Amino acid sequence: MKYISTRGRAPALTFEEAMLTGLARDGGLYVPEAVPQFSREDIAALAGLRYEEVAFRVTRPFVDDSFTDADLRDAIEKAYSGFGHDARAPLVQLGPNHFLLELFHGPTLAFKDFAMQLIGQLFQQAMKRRGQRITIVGATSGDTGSAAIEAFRGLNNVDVFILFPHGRVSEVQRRQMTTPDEPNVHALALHGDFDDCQAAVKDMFNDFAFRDEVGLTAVNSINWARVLAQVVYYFTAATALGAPHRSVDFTVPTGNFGDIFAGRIAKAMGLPIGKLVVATNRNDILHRTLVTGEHRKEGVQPTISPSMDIQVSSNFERALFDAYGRDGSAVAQLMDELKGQGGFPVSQGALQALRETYASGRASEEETAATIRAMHARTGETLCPHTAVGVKVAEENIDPARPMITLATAHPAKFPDAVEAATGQRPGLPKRMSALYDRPERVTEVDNDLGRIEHLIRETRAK
Ligand SMILES: Cc1ncc(COP(=O)(O)O)c(C=O)c1O
Ligand SMILES: N[C@@H](CCOP(=O)(O)O)C(=O)O
Repeated sequence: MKYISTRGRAPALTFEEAMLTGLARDGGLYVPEAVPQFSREDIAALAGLRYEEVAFRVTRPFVDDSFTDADLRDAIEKAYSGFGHDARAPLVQLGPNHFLLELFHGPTLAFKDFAMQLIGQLFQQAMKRRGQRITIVGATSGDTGSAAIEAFRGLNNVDVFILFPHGRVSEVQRRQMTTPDEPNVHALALHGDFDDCQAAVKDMFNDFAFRDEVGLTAVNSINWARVLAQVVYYFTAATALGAPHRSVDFTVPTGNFGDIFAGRIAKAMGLPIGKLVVATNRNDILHRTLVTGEHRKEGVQPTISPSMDIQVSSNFERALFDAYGRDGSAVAQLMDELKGQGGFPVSQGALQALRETYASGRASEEETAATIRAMHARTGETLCPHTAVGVKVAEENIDPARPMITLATAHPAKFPDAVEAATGQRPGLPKRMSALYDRPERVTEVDNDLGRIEHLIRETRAK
């Protein structure tokens, strides 16, 4: 299995190389050269298996001989052993044809743990073999950062720097990043929005001298291994509801497009998915693109679903690569236009291809709050605001012929203010996290200045 760049001008890599490389050296994102195919029998055989076994069977063909079967199994077992639910990703019924896929039972209470816990294990194996030391620099709107810190804290061959937008994450999210006391963890509060944080990370990758000097590595969904780990729960959910004998739809609260792109990969592997519905908050660039054909960023607006306050949606590049017939130079040109002119028109052919795979919708702030309130009253389920965006959009897209599965991407207790404002009840953190509010915080404020951030990283990381 080889991985190629969406911009067509970087060397093809193995799974392990792509995982350790992160952003391709031409600025693109790695994708598999060809997606492995599962037959109906392969898919039927997954029904009822443990999550870990499904994870092994789904990821195995992508991982090639970078990891032995035994090493991959070991990584998967360790990755999910700390989850607070035996099913790992349980399904809960919301209505006659509507299900929630709860992805918040991992250590940091968001779906990011599914991938981050696994890549944490795979990185450790690969670094041990190679005797390498690395510097992880990640951008977060709240959840990736805490999941990355949890997966890599305390390791002596890794420094973790997480850039988050100052004042734009919830208090729980901030404390999850600023209270770990391991010396290899560094929380950086950037004066800017998430797009600025992510642009800074990509600019660091494109500064080859810096990148090579510090051994820069990505744990955002820039990293293909992150996306791959998220493919697994599409299979567990769909087979639990009758796949491959019937198809299912998914609605995905979307920001950086990694989670929904994992669904697209599951579909390309043969999983019978009807619609993949992109659900956005008022930062609705992806919904606007699918409706109008114009991909144009506006300023990031703060919302009660802050993890989705994103306009430059990194993985949309992977979707464009497919929609433009895997033409790397066309994608490189579009990305230049996005950076230089703030957007671009999607060609008619590409738009049609995107619409064949993705539907979309948006939820305003009021609609998000109303959905939290209504679901709480109607079903007793407490939704986090991101999940509520998904549920609102899913309800507009339910086809009576197929079950709709909405991804519940975070635990409501990560966003207690928004949930309390909507329901009158304040969701509590699990007991194991009760000290979060008492521990001292450690954070460095930084301006949105690449040179200064690189200088800080150079000076702070262990040599
Ligand atoms: C809670 C939550 N929901 C949804 C999303 C959107 O996921 P993606 O960026 O993969 O589209 C994020 C962040 O990415 C998130 O943290
Ligand atoms: N919502 C994310 C943004 C980064 O997404 P990623 O999947 O590319 O890591 C977050 O919570 O940080």
